[in-house]
Amino acid sequence: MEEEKVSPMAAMFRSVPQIFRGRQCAPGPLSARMLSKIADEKRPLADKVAVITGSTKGIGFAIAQRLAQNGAHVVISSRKQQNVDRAVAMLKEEGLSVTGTVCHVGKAKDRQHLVATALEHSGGVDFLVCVAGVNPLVGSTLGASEQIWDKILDVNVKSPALLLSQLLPHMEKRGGSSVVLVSSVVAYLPVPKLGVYNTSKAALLGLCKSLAIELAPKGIRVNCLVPGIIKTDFGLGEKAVPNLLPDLNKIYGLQRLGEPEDCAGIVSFLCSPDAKYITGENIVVAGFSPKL
Ligand SMILES: NC(=O)C1=CN([C@@H]2O[C@H](COP(=O)(O)OP(=O)(O)OC[C@H]3O[C@@H](n4cnc5c(N)ncnc54)[C@H](OP(=O)(O)O)[C@@H]3O)[C@@H](O)[C@H]2O)C=CC1
Ligand SMILES: O=C1Nc2ccccc2C1=O
Repeated sequence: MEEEKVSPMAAMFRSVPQIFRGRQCAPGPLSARMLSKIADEKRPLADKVAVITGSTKGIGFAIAQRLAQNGAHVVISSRKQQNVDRAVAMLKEEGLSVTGTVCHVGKAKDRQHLVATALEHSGGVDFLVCVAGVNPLVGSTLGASEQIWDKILDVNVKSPALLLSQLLPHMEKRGGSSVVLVSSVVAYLPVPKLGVYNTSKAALLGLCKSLAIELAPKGIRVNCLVPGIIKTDFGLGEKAVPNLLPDLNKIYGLQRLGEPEDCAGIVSFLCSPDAKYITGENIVVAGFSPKL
C-alpha cells in the first residue's frame, strides 16, 4: 500500500485534539494564530509572573503549582531555605517555571529581597498572592500580650500591604495585574480562643475592599480567598479550629474537609483575564457558606 503523504501543517492539525478542531469555521488546517490562541486558552497565565508568600507547602504550594501549570512563572517563598529548596525542586521536576527565595513576610529586609529577586529573575511582577499567616496563640483575646498582637497583625495583616506597596510601581507598569489575599472563615465565624487570629483575618476582608478601591484606577484588582478547614499542617495542627469547634462542614456542608488544591483554581481564575471585571470580592472556599 502507498504511504500517505501528509504536509507538516496537516500533521500539526491531526495532532490537535478533536475538541479543538471543532472550533474551526471551515475545514482545513489551523493557522499558527489559532494554534497559539488555543495554547493561550489552555495556559491563561502564560508570560505572567506571580509572587506568592508562604508557598513552600499547604495552600500556598498548591496555588503556586496551579499558577505555574497555567503558564505563569512563579516566585515561591517562605521562612526556611530548606523548605524553599524542596518546593522549588518539586515544581521543577514537573517542568514548571519557578524561582524560590527565603522571605519571612514580617521582616522588611526579607520583603525587599523578595521583590528584588522577583524583578531580577523575571523582569516584572503581574500577580501577588499573600498566603503566609500565623497563629501563635490559643487563649483569651484580652489576655494576649502586646507581643502576640504585634506578631499576628504584622504577619497576617500588615505584611501584605507593605509588600504590595513595594511591588506596586512594578505591577502598575504591566497592566492586568491582580492581588489575592488569604483570610479565613473565622473572619465570619469567630472561633473561641482564637480572638486575635480571628480579628486579623477579619481585617483582611476590610483590607481587600480598601485596596480594591484604591488600586482600581491603576487597573490593579484585589480579591481575597476565604478558606474553611483545609487539610494542611496548619489547618489540622493543635492550634487549629477543628479541635475547638463542632465540625461545621459536617452540619452544613459538603461532608469533607478541604484539600489545598481546592483553593488553587479560584486563585488562578482571579488572576486570569476571565476575572478582569472582578475586584474587591471576598470568596469563601469552605464546603459551606458562613455568610447570610
Ligand atoms: N489550613 C486551613 O484550614 C486554613 C488556612 N488559612 C490560611 O491559609 C494560609 C496558609 O495556611 P496553610 O497552607 O494551612 O499552612 P501550612 O502550615 O501548610 O503552610 C504555611 C506556609 O507558610 C510559610 N510561612 C509560615 N510563616 C511564614 C512567615 N512568617 N513568612 C513567610 N512564610 C511563612 C511556611 O513555610 P516556612 O515554615 O518555611 O516559613 C509554609 O510554606 C494562612 O494564612 C492561614 O491563616 C485560612 C483558613 C483555613
Ligand atoms: O488556621 C485555621 N485553621 C482553620 C480551621 C478551620 C477554619 C478556619 C481555620 C483557620 O483559619
